[in-house]
Amino acid sequence: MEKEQLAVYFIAGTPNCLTTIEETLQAAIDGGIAMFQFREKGEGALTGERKKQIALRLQAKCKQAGIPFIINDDIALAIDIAADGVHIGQEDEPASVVREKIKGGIVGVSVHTMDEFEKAIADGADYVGTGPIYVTATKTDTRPVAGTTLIRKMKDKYPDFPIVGIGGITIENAEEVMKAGADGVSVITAISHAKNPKQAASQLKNVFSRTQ
Ligand SMILES: Cc1ncc(COP(=O)(O)OP(=O)(O)O)c(N)n1
Ligand SMILES: Cc1ncsc1CCOP(=O)(O)O
Ligand SMILES: [Mg+2]
Repeated sequence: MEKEQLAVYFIAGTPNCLTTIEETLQAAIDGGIAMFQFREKGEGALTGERKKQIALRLQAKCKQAGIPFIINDDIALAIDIAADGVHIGQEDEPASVVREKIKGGIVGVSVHTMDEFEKAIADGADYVGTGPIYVTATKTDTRPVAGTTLIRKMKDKYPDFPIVGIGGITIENAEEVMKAGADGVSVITAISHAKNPKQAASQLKNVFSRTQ
């Protein structure tokens, strides 16, 4: 994968969206997101066949837009529908095992320490996501708010390894995350709850462009 694909990395599931997830994703694509993660979690989340059917529709939109379609946690679904990749955390299947299963696809891993970061690289991760950088209401079972210190440390030691920040990132604070060395920002609420999701995606893209 290219680092540029992390610039504005939108994540959503049906429970996060104010209108339909298809409409929200289309607006985000029109605004310029470079990657999408289907994260179907939380109250009212779809499972089984209904989850798969939505995944297929979102995958088709991403394909048409030429952006990677990543699935959160559900490795079996990712393999079933030939998604472009998966994102896993420290509590999910081990990255080394997922790397084998996903073959040439994208594997993203959540990390919270330098040790987890170096292990993710050794296990064959293509990028890491780190956070929560700021306070978030979207995920309750997170590690403590971390700020941008770890991003700086990771970039100092591995300047070329793709890193994205996540958690509580907004149009207002995205610049701080980019300036710390992140290759992009990963957001749920900043786009999915925006009055105008297309504009929100476009503004995040502008923050990325002006910090390069
Ligand atoms: C890009 C990105 N970074 C981090 C996460 C969080 O993954 P995880 O810790 O496994 O938590 P869940 O998202 O599965 O609740 C992510 N999804 N994406
Ligand atoms: C999935 C995840 N992992 C760490 S924080 C978070 C939630 C990010 O959502 P938001 O952008 O709404 O804060
Ligand atoms: Mg996970």
